[in-house]
Amino acid sequence: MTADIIDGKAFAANLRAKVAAMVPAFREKAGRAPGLAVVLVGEDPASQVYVRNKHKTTVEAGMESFEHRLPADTTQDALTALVEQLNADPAVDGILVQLPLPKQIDESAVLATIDPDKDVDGFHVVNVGRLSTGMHGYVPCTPLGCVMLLKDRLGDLSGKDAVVIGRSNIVGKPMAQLLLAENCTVTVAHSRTAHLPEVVRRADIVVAAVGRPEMVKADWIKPGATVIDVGINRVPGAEPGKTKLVGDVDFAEAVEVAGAITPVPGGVGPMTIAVLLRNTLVAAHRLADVPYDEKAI
Ligand SMILES: Nc1nc2c(c(=O)[nH]1)N[C@@H](CN(C=O)c1ccc(C(=O)N[C@@H](CCC(=O)O)C(=O)O)cc1)CN2
Ligand SMILES: [Mg+2]
Repeated sequence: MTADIIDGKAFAANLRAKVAAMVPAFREKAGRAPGLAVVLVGEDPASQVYVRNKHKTTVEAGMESFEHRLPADTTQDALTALVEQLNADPAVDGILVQLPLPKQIDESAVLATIDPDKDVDGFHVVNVGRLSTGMHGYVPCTPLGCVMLLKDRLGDLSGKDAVVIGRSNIVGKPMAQLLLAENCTVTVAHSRTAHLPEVVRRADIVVAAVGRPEMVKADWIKPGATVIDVGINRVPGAEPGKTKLVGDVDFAEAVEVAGAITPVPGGVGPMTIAVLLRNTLVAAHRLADVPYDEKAI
């Protein structure tokens, strides 16, 4: 058996096109474009690439992009002051502080400063609470993207056995909440889970978000299961001095057992920014009091 490859790159392109198609009607009604502010502190190379891509895709979708780049030695107070300024700016619907932050900054304190109604990353505790109690809020982009891919592949997820490997606030925990909301039976596994391969082998849906290169092996996977690989690990490549990206799943092995699988790159990764644009569009509608059909995207 060889798995179907879930093409997240194509799905994300389609999602961005749908967002872009809805922007003109919003502009017409609100008299302005949706606006996304992205804050980058420091010079982490991967973060610079992600922030550049966010700016490019935001503009391509017809939205306003406000990019703020701060030096690596920025103080907590300076960053908080910028977030407060963005909270008060009526042109800004979505605020995103790129993670990770330099070590002198208390990440949770900064995230707590973002207005929950502009928190398009869904990391504010108010949005975490809204998600876990089934209220409308903002859902973290990567897990929401994973659920979109799963529903596209499987349709109704009700009754499926899902195992999420990883318990981070950004992916593992919100992923588990979203799968619960879809009526899956959810197990959250992590680095201390006993008999991990056996636990994973029960799953119809495996979401790997543990940050360990190619950890999930073929014999961990139930034949025909749907495998969503959230890992983005840079490892030494075949040629000396070169690197390559791999996921948390050993793709070459798992593809022979799974029913469907996301590749790395080109699977979950591109969904993150596409969902960010979707969340920004939703935030703009809510803040400008323009009705939004939640089923639209
Ligand atoms: N405030 C936030 N910080 C971070 C988030 C986030 O959602 N909000 N997620 C990640 C980084 N990220 C976006 O910020 C992100 C990661 C990966 C990709 C992506 O398209 N990956 C590609 C491969 C890219 C490469 O070659 O390096 C893929 O998987 O195909 C987009 C966005 C952490 N920080
Ligand atoms: Mg973990």
